[in-house]
Amino acid sequence: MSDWADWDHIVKIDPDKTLVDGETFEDVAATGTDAIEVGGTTGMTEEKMKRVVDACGKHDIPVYIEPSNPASVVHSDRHDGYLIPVVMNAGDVTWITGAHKEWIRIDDEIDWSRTFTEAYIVMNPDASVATYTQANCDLDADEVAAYAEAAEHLLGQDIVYVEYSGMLGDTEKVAAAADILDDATLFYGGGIHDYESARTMAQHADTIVVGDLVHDEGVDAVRETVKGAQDAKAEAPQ
Ligand SMILES: CC(C)=CCC/C(C)=C/CC/C(C)=C/CC/C(C)=C/COP(=O)(O)OP(=O)(O)O
Ligand SMILES: O=P(O)(O)OC[C@@H](O)CO
Ligand SMILES: [Mg+2]
Repeated sequence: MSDWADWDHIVKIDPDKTLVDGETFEDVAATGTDAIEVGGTTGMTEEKMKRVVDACGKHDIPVYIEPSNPASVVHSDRHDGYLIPVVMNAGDVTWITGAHKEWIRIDDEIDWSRTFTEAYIVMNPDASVATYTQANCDLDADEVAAYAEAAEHLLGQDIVYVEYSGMLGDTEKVAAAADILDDATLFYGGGIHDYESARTMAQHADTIVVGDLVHDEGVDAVRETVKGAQDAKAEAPQ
């Protein structure tokens, strides 16, 4: 079974951002979250990635890197694996297969046994990731569901990621993706900032991803979102 099948909650650390004053990666690992993903769109370098992976990898929690370009991939025994995005609704094929081809061409240390893909559906047109990938975010619930179905059944993706980075998403669209998936795991990320928003999104998605909150508000706020996710699962086991 894949690691993520058991995850209710992920903290995503952006190596280009700092933690709240006085907080450490050990505190982040102790929030009760199930895993740490390390990735961001803007300002990513191998050096920043390595610094965060080294710091997070010391704690007893799965750590996966999520590179936004081939140059930010780091190899180390400190992390558990690599989650490589493929953007279903990208306007530029670079973000579907192009960057992947280049990465494979230039990197001779790829460990396929620890490398997996995430099929992103990018939904917030104002997020850097939308600009970066030239995503068409103007999608209704039917289209989101169809992208999710294509990801699972045509492209064989194990993870579908509805990405509202920076804003809380439309639950109807998240639910549409959830309903259509058979075995793939649904990640939801974007705008989760408290117990209630976490619980609501976790009622639809298998796993919620909390990003900016850890940088802006800190670990106490993150702990509330962990509770929200766990309560949603306890109410309606999936
Ligand atoms: C082939 C390799 C190794 C890399 C390419 C991987 C791809 C397709 C990247 C596309 C962009 C993407 C989906 C990045 C994942 C990380 C992510 C979505 C971060 C959140 O981005 P924002 O919140 O918009 O950005 P900032 O917080 O940096 O402003
Ligand atoms: O930063 P937020 O809005 O929590 O989004 C989380 C994650 O989906 C970003 O890739
Ligand atoms: Mg962000």
